[in-house]
Amino acid sequence: SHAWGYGPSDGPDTWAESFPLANGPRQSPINIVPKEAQFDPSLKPLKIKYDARDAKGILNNGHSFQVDFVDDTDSSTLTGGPISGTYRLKQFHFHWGASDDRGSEHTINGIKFPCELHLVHWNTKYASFGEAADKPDGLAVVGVFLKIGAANPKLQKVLDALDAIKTKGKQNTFSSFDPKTLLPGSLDYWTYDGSLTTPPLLESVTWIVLKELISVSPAQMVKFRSLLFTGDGEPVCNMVDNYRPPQLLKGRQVRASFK
Ligand SMILES: CN[C@H]1CN(c2cccc(OC)c2)S(=O)(=O)c2sc(S(N)(=O)=O)cc21
Ligand SMILES: [Zn+2]
Repeated sequence: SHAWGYGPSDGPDTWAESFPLANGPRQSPINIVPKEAQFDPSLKPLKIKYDARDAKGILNNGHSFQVDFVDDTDSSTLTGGPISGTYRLKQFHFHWGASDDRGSEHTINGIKFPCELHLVHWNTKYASFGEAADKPDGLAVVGVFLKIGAANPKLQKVLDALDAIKTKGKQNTFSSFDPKTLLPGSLDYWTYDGSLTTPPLLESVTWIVLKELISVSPAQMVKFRSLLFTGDGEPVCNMVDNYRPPQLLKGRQVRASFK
């Protein structure tokens, strides 16, 4: 398999060697310039319905950590917004920096945030996540920026679970958690056609990036940075700066759901 990461020898600038899509026409993330986003009155409000009982487990995958959901029924779904049909929640994960001045993948007017949450959904017009993953309308990811401020109590249950999954490959059960509690009050969003921000960089993602931020405290950011990219017995490498920088827009339009 293709070993990729975020270091000098396997990081984003090297990905095109094994994943030619890296230079494709609809790569993510991007820099969002709100003044250049076009308000689209035909965009519907986002409809997000999650069931806390679908939370299944939490995994250190060596690139980030993810909370996985049971996705064999329509109990946790995303509808409305720029998408048609029903997309099921599969997992959520984060990207973050070694310090509070960086870490997000999308940027706003060139501003980086310390962390970015991604909620990954797949289109149920396809039989499974694996079927959907490489289709142009296969995935929809909701992105939420985290900004340094007061401690966010809604994050605490996730952060408290990290001690048990410090190293690559470790996983644990993670139950009864409703990720809707992580979302900001407003679901105003920007949307554009993009890709996975990690290999295999598939151009299958409708991105939905929320305008309103959620808070995270410096101490909570230290918890994210306590994870390791490396597995048990390997030389220690802190899981930090696991973000891809913004990619070329290549003529794409970013639409806004709000004025
Ligand atoms: C390692 N990270 C990815 C893993 N996945 C994936 C997707 C499709 C195919 C596949 O292997 C064939 C794996 S994933 O769908 O869970 C996502 S979503 C995502 S992001 N940052 O754009 O939101 C990155 C990844
Ligand atoms: Zn992501």
